[in-house]
Formats: sequence, C-alpha cells, structure tokens
Amino acid sequence: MKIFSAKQMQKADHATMQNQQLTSLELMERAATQVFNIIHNKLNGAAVPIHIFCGIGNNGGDGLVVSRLLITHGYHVKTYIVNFSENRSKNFLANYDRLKETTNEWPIQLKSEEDFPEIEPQSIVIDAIFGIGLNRPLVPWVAQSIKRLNTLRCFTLSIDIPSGLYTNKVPEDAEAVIFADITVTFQLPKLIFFLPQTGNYTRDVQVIDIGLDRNFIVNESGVGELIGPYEAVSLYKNRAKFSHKGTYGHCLLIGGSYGKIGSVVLATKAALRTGAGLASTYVPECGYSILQTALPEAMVITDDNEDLIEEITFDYEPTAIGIGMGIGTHEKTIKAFESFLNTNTHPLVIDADGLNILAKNPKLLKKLAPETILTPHPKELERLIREWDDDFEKIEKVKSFSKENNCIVIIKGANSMVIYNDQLFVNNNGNPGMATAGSGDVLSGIITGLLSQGYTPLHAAIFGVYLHGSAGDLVAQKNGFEALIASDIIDHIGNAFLELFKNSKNVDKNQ
Ligand SMILES: NC(=O)C1=CN([C@@H]2O[C@H](COP(=O)(O)OP(=O)(O)OC[C@H]3O[C@@H](n4cnc5c(N)ncnc54)[C@H](O)[C@@H]3O)[C@@H](O)[C@H]2O)[C@@H](O)CC1
Ligand SMILES: [K+]
Repeated sequence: MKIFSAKQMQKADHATMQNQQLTSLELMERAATQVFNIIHNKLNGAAVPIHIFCGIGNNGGDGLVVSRLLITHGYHVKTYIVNFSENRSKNFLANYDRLKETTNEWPIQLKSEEDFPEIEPQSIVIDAIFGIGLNRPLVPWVAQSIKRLNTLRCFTLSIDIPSGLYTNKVPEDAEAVIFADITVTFQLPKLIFFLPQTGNYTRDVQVIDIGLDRNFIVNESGVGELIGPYEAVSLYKNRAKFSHKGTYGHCLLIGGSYGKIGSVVLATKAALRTGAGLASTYVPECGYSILQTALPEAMVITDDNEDLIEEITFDYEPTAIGIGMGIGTHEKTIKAFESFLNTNTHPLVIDADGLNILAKNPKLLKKLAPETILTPHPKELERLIREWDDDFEKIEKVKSFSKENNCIVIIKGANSMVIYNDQLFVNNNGNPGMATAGSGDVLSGIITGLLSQGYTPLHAAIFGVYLHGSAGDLVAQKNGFEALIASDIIDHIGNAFLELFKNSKNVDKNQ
C-alpha cells in the first residue's frame, strides 16, 4: 500500500472531486461517515459520554460530521471547538451550521486553557483538532490543552492523525501531541505511523477506504510503500515441478570467529529454510565440527586460521553470498574482507561486523558489488552514515548513501525500512520479541537464501524482511515475546511462506 505525503493526499482529494463530480463537503461527509460507522459499530448505542474536540480546519470539519451523526443516533455527545485561529475553513463552517440545526446543545467554544472542560475518566475522547494541515508550532494554550487531554487517560480516537503531529517532521514539544488509542486514517497510511520518533503516538491505526480516485493513487509514486501480505505474495517466486537443487542456487555464508560460530549456523540454516538449493559456509577452523554437527545439510570450507578468518578463498561460484555475522574486526580479518570485496561480483549481503569494518574503512564502500544489501541496526547505521537530527533526516541521509554507493540499505528495528536510491519500503510486521540474539543473523540468512534463488536484490531485501517479521509473529502468537529465540524464527520460516497464501485474499484496493 502506498504512503502519501500531505500534499499528495490533497492532490488525491482534488482528483477525486473532479473525477467523481463531488464537492469537498460531500467528500468530507463520506469520509467522516466512515469514521462514525467505526465508532457506532463498536459502541452499538452504549450510553458512554463522548467528548469531541474539533479544530477549525477540515479535520475539525470531520469531527463536526461525526458529532452530528452520533447525536442523531442518540449518543451522549459534547462538542468543543478549539479556536486556535480565526480562519475557519469553509467546510468547517458548513458543518458547524448543520450541527447547530441538529441539536440545541451547541458546541462549546475553547479560547484559553481556563476553558478546558471537566471530563469523566470513563468518557471517550475524539480528537479532530489538527489533521495533516498542521504546519507551524501550536500556540501555548492549545499545546497545554492537548497535554491536559492526555492526562485524562480516556479512550481516545484520533481522526486522520493524532493532533500535534506534523507529517514531515517531529513535533517541537513531544508532549504536546495527542496519545491516541486508535487513529482512523483516510485512504492510505502516513509515514509518521512507522517512525520510532512519531509512531508511538497511536497504539493502533485503521486505514479506511474513503473512495479516493484510484487512477490518481495508482499513477502517483508515494513517499514510500507499506509492505503487507498483498505486496509480499506478489514477490513470491513459484518453485517449478521439474526443478532440482541446482535451480535454487548454491549460497555461501562467510563469517564466525572463536565463540561466535553460532551466528553462521543460524544464517546458514535460515538460508536453507528459505529455499536455497545448496549452502556452504566459510568459517575459521574452529567452526568445522560445530557446523558439521549443528547443520548436516551445509558444506563447510575452513580458513587456515583456527580462531578467525584471515583469507577468504573458495573454489566455486556461489549464487549469492552473506558475509559479516560473527566475523569480528581483527586486522587480519579486515584485510581478508577487503581483498574479498576487491574481487567479488556475486550478489551480496553484508551484516554485523562486516558493516563495522565498512564504517571504519569507508573507502571499501566503493568496492561493493552493485546493489549489495547492507543490514544495519540503528547503531551500525550511525557508524556508517554518522548522526542524524531526526527520523526524517535519517531517511534522507540513507537515500543519499544508497545512491552514492549503489547499495540497498535495510534499517532494522520495529518497522524495518528498505531503502534503495529514492525508494522507501516500510515493513510493519514483526514484534519486540525479535529483539534477541541472532535475530539479525537469521535475517541475513533469509535474504541470502532468496538471492540464491534468483530474487533481485531489492525484492530479496523487501521479501526477506517481510518473511522474517512474519515468522517472528507466528512464534510470538504461540510463545509470547520473552521466550522467542532466533532459532524459533528459523523454525517458522516455512509457516511464514504458507501464511502468504492464507492472506492472499487480503487485497489492497488501491492497486
Ligand atoms: N483525502 C483526505 O485526506 C481528506 C481529508 N479530510 C480532512 O482534512 C484534514 C486536513 O484539513 P486542513 O488542511 O484544513 O488542515 P487541518 O484541519 O489539519 O488544520 C487546520 C488548519 O489550521 C492551520 N494551521 C496549521 N497549523 C496551525 C497552528 N499550529 N496553529 C494554528 N493554525 C494552524 C492550517 O492553515 C490548517 O489548514 C485531514 O487531516 C482530514 O481530516 C477530510 O475531510 C476529507 C478527505
Ligand atoms: K486529529
């Protein structure tokens, strides 16, 4: 599903009005009615007090529509207007008048902090103060009111986005943003829902189809793409009946050092579970028995050095290579890594200490094979691209880095992101249980396994991250977060593949 900027959402609005012969007021009615339907379906007429806070723009207009519909359906509603500006939008005013025609209980005007109402804790709050139009800092009394709303701890539903969030930068005051239990957002997800600095303002997001112009959405390239089951299944490559193990490639996992051979075991096992035809490993001598015992399916090539890798030589042409897991940063290893990069032309994934070596020796970046995949977690990323001011700048820096070095970067974490040139792909499956030793080794193995089967590097990166998250979710459903270990993820890669086809009905209507 595409992710649009605020400007693109406005353009989609206009295209819709033009092509469907709608007024903006009619579009607002359609959108807000859907929000009402969600609330009505959940509450089913319950006599719970509902407090709706409306701004004076179109987000406020949505709030007024929801208010009117709730009142006409018999709910106990109080409506407040947060008067942060005199410039009330046309559709706000139209819906303000319609609300006044519907009920004798006119909206309560808020103009300063003193006007903030008493609200019972069992109430529901609907936040329609600001939507995607916020473009400057909040005046102090509005910021204070938002903070007061947060202290109430009422169940809070935000319309479109939690008020106080910009769509393209982090808020000046991190406390002056609504903390929503759920955000009902229009048509497409917004990038802010997925970033570490802005994603915590809502526990849950529901994207609702308000019938915006499909042609426009299909033809406009978004600021990013959310990878869901629909996108993932479309990347899957079928296995042919008359294929053999050679069809699916012979990958090579290079890594390990004394005490860290497990990382290579995990990566190699993950590559095989993902479907690589054959897998070899290149490890220090001390890894030989460990690998042959732990993973009889893999072949083992060893370095002459007992404890670390000091020369990388192998006498076959791997279809794909994963390097770096547990490899260490010994000077001899750095030399071996450098001469490997000098000659390597095979599709490549670099992880862990491989990334740390690159960060310490940036000149090596020029030696990467085209479209090499780098899989840093945030600390490794910082070593590679240096600090960033906020998550938005981080994305821009990674895009430049990707362009400069013709590589694909996977920023690992909750909502891992895949960046290639100016393209951004967001993955939102996976769970906090996956923050555990070896989880990254498994991801590198999965991606190497996909490369080995002929997936393009970009597809291998996107699909690999998705499969990894999905396998982790399947484990967590059975065992919870705490008990999840990396080997469990490997054990569920098969189910993650099966899950793809269970979910294939989950079609994105915007495609
Ligand atoms: N396709 C869509 O996205 C649709 C959007 N609609 C609604 O329209 C919203 C956008 O509406 P608006 O563009 O009117 O913007 P908002 O309602 O988000 O903001 C209100 C207006 O206040 C002004 N403003 C911004 N920051 C301010 C500040 N700090 N202090 C004082 N004033 C400030 C701006 O001029 C802005 O237009 C969406 O979030 C959504 O709720 C729906 O009504 C219909 C469909
Ligand atoms: K809002």
